[in-house]
Amino acid sequence: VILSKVCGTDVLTYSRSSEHKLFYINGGAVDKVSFCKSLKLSNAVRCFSPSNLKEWEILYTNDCSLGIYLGMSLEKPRRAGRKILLGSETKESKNGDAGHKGHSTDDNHDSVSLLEPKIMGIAVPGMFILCCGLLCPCFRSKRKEASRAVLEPSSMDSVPSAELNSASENIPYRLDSPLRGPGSPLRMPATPLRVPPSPSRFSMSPQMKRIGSVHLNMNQVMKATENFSPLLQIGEGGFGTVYRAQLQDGQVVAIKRAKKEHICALQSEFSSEVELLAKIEHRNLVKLLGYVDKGHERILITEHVANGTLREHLDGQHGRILDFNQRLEISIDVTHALTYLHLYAEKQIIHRDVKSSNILLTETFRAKVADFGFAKVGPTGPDETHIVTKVKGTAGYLDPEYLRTYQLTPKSDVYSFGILIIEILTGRRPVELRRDANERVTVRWAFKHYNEGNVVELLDPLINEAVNVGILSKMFSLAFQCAAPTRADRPNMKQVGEQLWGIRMDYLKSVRRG
Ligand SMILES: Nc1ncnc2c1ncn2[C@@H]1O[C@H](COP(=O)(O)OP(=O)(O)OP(=O)(O)O)[C@@H](O)[C@H]1O
Repeated sequence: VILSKVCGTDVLTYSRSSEHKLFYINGGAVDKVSFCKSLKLSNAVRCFSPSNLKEWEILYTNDCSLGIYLGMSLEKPRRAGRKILLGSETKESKNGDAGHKGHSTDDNHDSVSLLEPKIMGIAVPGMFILCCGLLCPCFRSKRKEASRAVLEPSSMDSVPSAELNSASENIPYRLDSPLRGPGSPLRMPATPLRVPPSPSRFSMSPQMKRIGSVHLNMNQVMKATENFSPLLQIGEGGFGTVYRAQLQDGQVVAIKRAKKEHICALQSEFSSEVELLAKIEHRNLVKLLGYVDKGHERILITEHVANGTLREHLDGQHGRILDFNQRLEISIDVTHALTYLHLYAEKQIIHRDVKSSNILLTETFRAKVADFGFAKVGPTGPDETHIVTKVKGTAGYLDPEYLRTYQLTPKSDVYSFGILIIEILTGRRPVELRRDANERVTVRWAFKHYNEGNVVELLDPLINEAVNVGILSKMFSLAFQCAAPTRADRPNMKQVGEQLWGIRMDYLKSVRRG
């Protein structure tokens, strides 16, 4: 094996045969220690690509005793905890990154104004965020709201890079209620085979003309939800309360009603969800059927997905535990949904909140990605690689590069997806504060075991079947590629899907072999 790569200012070359291992920097032979030092210093992870990752990985971990992941952004122990930051309504400014072309977007009116941009740049780390999370009644009272983070890019020009780095070192992780115990891709034309919405079955309200197949006015919504009866309530999220409702023709739908107190703050989340959902149609995405936007009411009517969230299933809340095959199929469904959003939708859409509680399952365990409140249209110009926008998402799933640079690309969803695969395989939330310190950040814990060759120990103990080690290793390897600290090192969603199909083939063969 000969590996050679330009990394930073050096050309690093490594040659391995059955007898010898040789190390070179810029053509000169060096000893292993110097080579490994250089590999680490040159931030070599940035040099990897999925095609050569495996070989470099062997070198990196076996010969240099470094961890691809641990050697990078997770090296310093982070203070885990519930850290939430809400943005102000200040417009975003252009990012001064000359190396990349991007455009700045306006996310104003997205969220409750708590912090001035300048203060934010200085106070991003730790305590202040923590205090906001604890003191602000909106956050204290609603578990779901505390999960999401928003950071502004508007202060970037005035913030020294060291502070930005320290912000990125303090990725605000969220601990969900610990129910488990301790614990630029080619743009493709829009799909020509869009299924037209079925004919309207309800009286049209003036606000409803443009969208969906279900048209209800407020009175009809009240009737369908029995005046928003708590008995019909099926969930509560950052946006509002979700009800299960049966319409006059028998169709069962989910009705999501924005919380009154947050209507202004959530207006853009509502509009974003309506505008984006209206344009998409895919079997692995929750379909928007209609909406009401009148007076103080913001209501979304979506298809009802009957079998709860993926997170609930991982927590064992639905009785039967998901087997490995179901977990693999769910992962593949999510890649299909995200590939569609990134590559095949009319405009490129970045979801920004890919996580297990936003994956809904059907009765046959097919997955549908829900919750487009944070979704954003991707770069539109042919030369644009990213957009510059507030950081939004859920702690633990947030792309560290986006967090640090405010540059959003579809690769941020890829990062979240990597974290999601680890969650699906291990059953653990991205952050589990009740565990021992070395197990709290799940990706870090998993990578350590993976490096040591202990993948079987990573498998969710609730899975009651033997899974082929090679297949598990491939799944974890893919997850770590997706969750690489730098977006250039992550595959795109289509490639991820292709890799998962390959893994599925291997899995099916291994099952047949017994
Ligand atoms: N279309 C749907 N069909 C069935 N249940 C749903 C549907 N949409 C939401 N739910 C249920 O309602 C809950 C709340 O959903 P919602 O999207 O508002 O919040 P969330 O994604 O859980 O949290 P957050 O908005 O803070 O990220 C979900 O966890 C799920 O149990």
